[in-house]
Amino acid sequence: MSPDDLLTSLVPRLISAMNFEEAATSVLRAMFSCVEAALAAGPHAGRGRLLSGVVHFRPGDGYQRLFGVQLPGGERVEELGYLTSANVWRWVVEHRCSVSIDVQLATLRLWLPGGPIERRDLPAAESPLGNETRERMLGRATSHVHVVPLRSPAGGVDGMIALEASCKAAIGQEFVWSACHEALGLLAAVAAPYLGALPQRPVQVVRPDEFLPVVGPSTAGLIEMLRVFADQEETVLIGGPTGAGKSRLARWCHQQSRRREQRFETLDLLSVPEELQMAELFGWKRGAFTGAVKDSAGAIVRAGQGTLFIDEIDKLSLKAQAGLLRVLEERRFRPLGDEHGERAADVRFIVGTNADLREAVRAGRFREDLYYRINVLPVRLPPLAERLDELPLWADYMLERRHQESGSTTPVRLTPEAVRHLQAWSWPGNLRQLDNIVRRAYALALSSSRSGGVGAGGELVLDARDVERALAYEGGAEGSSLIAQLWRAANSFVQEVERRAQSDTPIPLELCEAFRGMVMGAAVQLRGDRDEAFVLLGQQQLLKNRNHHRALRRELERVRELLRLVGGEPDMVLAEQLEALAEQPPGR
Ligand SMILES: Nc1ncnc2c1ncn2[C@@H]1O[C@H](COP(=O)(O)OP(=O)(O)OP(=O)(O)O)[C@@H](O)[C@H]1O
Repeated sequence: MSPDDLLTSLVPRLISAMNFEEAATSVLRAMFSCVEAALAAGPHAGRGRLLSGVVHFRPGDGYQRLFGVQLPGGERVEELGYLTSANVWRWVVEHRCSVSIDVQLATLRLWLPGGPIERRDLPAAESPLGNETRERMLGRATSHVHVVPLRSPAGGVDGMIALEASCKAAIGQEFVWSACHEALGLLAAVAAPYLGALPQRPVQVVRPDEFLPVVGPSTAGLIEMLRVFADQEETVLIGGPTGAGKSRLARWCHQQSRRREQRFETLDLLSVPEELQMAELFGWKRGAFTGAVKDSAGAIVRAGQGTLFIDEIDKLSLKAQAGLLRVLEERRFRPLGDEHGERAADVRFIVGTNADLREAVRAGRFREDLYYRINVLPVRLPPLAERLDELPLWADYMLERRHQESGSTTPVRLTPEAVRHLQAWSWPGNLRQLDNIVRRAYALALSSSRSGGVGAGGELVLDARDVERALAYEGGAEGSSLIAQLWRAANSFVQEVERRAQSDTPIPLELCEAFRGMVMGAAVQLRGDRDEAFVLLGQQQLLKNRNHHRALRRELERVRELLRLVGGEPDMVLAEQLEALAEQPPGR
């Protein structure tokens, strides 16, 4: 089939594709036909064959889809043992062109618009394949790889399609790519918008286990992909906000990998001062620095042949970045103060961050070469607010776990209303915050004097009120709706009223109006001018009558009264601010 015929038959398939996988299969099949035609007509006819094709879709900073087809047979590859072309990403992104690799010689050809450029004798840092990658490719007889970019509508690169072929006779030659690279580029260009727009095929959900107790519909695809990544030797980069579960996911990856019998070690850079990072990573010899009274193994040695999870990788100092880069490239390191003790590192790395590493590279805080070395298999764990479908499962799991910790064997549950309350929250602290809230609601339910806490058969039931009270303790919940924040403030107030009523120091209802005074005070502070604050709050009438300063004073008096009743140390600051506001001359 000519390239034109291939395109003509590909387009209707792309149009009718229901999901990413269908579109990916169609474009890969078209590409296979294209390469096979070039192979049949070329000098390597009968000596070379195509092995596989993989579509990598990784817009921004994380993989979103991945799909492979293996030949012969053309079935979906369940165990993608050959994800290795991910290393070529850097070349494709930087040069925005197709790239061919001679695996045996580790040389590379860039198909630039002005004509191809050969790159030979590349230093290790620039090699398109890591050593392990190359070994594994050779292990499955891959001699040549061709990678085509998937361009985004904005002109960037959203992904790539990698084709692997085997032809020993062509080692050191350009194989068949010169005959078909243009047609392959055209097929990729036509397919790219479909691949970017189509949803993922519903995935066979990974079964939850003790390391990953919840896998809901919104993360099933990500987890499925991570299961594939887990079994690679390449570095996995787990991005995502704090408390989303990155460390736990790293442990799960380790459990899925062939290193599962070995150790899993964590190095959290947030808790290591910059000057000690090298020592913590590589270990030290006695006398290497002041205070090094005996030899000590670093995290790499402790992890042995297992997995080392480095959390908050963005906090790594530039000096330690250079050391880590060397370990990743050469698999060798030297403990501090040990001039002759170079050691081999056989550890698998997983790194975590909640920072934008590309931004850190741009700002010069993170080495670009290290970024590409650790960005081979990136995934982004979404915040809890983006996977609320999972929230009920997580809440049940966390509640059950808390209940078991207390040694109870009776049933425990959240009412549907309580779950709805949890789902209405914004969860800036993600799973960590959910765990805290569930624990707090559990404690409140237990200590509650209401008879509703423990139901028939000794069942402990957490209802909406327990959840509400637990949530009310969360101060400054940035991101949650205004109404939710006001509601929590009201809850805190009522709880305080309740507490004081018991100790015979009640708060009368009028003092609720102190809130009005606080709003006015805040507005005056924001605008820096009393008149403007009144306009802002729609009180022009008071302003016209020139008695707004009296109104403000009256409101502030209520706040002061409340402060006198409940005030503590921090409230003194507020008291002083109010004093200053009240003394502000009218009209200013
Ligand atoms: N797989 C899990 N099983 C049980 N609890 C979990 C799991 N994942 C997350 N959690 C809960 O969320 C909390 C935070 O998880 P984790 O430490 O993995 O998040 P993180 O994204 O690494 O956070 P940070 O970026 O702050 O280090 C845990 O302490 C636990 O309460």
